[in-house]
Amino acid sequence: MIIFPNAKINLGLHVLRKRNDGFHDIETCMYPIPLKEALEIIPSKSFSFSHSGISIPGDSDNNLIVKAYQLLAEDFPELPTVAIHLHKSIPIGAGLGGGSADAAFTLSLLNQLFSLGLTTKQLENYASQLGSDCPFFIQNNPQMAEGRGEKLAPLHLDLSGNWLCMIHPGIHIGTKEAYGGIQPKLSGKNLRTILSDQSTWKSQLINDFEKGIFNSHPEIATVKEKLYEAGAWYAAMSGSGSAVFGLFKDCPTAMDLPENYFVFTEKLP
Ligand SMILES: C[C@](O)(CO)[C@H](O)COP(=O)(O)OP(=O)(O)OC[C@H]1O[C@@H](n2ccc(N)nc2=O)[C@H](O)[C@@H]1O
Ligand SMILES: Nc1ncnc2c1ncn2[C@@H]1O[C@H](COP(=O)(O)OP(=O)(O)OP(=O)(O)O)[C@@H](O)[C@H]1O
Repeated sequence: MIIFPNAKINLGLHVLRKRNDGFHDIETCMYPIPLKEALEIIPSKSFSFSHSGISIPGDSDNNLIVKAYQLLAEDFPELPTVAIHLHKSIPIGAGLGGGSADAAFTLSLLNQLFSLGLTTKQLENYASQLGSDCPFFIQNNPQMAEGRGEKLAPLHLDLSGNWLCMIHPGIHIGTKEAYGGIQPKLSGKNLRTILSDQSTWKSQLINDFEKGIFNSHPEIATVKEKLYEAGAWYAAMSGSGSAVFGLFKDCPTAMDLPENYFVFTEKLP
């Protein structure tokens, strides 16, 4: 069976405090976007994992998809062996959660294919062992995320009909390094309150990673400026970067960008 793991964007991201376990408590809204890759899982005589498309750094044994399979195999010894293929299309080190989506979709598909009977809550618990962003992709609808990102709460936020323009300037930013460069601070205004009034987003909806990352990589700040110049009513960096997105009422006009930049433009469903 083939499924299509999608990316996410963060709408506001407050890094509140550093914890004793090395992670940070955050507050963010995660919103699914229709930038997708393809993941196929079929029963097979032996386990295999292959991938094509954008190249993935690191060993296949460390791929979150393989880890997701192994995590379930530990608790379900009778889990059949499978052949898995990923066609990677979501930029890596971009703050778009592609690897996390792959892991969560693998858990959900194995649960479905082999009737493991896992509930949404149980799948989210497995996902949280694979990464802080992973649980979000089990339900994969707009949600508030707290704790290290795994504590989820529903959020009524509908951006359908808006145009999304997502630009990745090709700079790989590691999540761990991005958190290492941030000075946590308690946020002033409640994120839910800000999100409830879109006319305040441009002045108040802030991603705490932007300041430091824009300082070290001014070209990422330039992308955000270009999105506003092109008519975005809101633009921001996603997660720990380096992807930047803009939201538009109408289809945005072409922007003057370096040729190697990855651009994804689509009307939100
Ligand atoms: C920036 C975001 O994408 C916002 O949604 C996420 O917080 C990142 O989540 P993620 O990629 O799933 O991150 P993980 O794989 O869990 O953690 C990678 C590393 O990032 C740091 N990390 C991650 C999440 C968090 N709340 N605090 C952290 O300090 C830790 O050093 C951790 O070792
Ligand atoms: N299926 C996968 N797709 C992409 N990267 C993966 C995958 N499995 C493991 N990884 C590892 O995760 C690293 C990318 O994670 P990183 O946090 O830097 O970027 P990201 O694209 O913002 O993803 P996320 O938001 O999911 O953390 C890669 O260097 C790669 O080694």
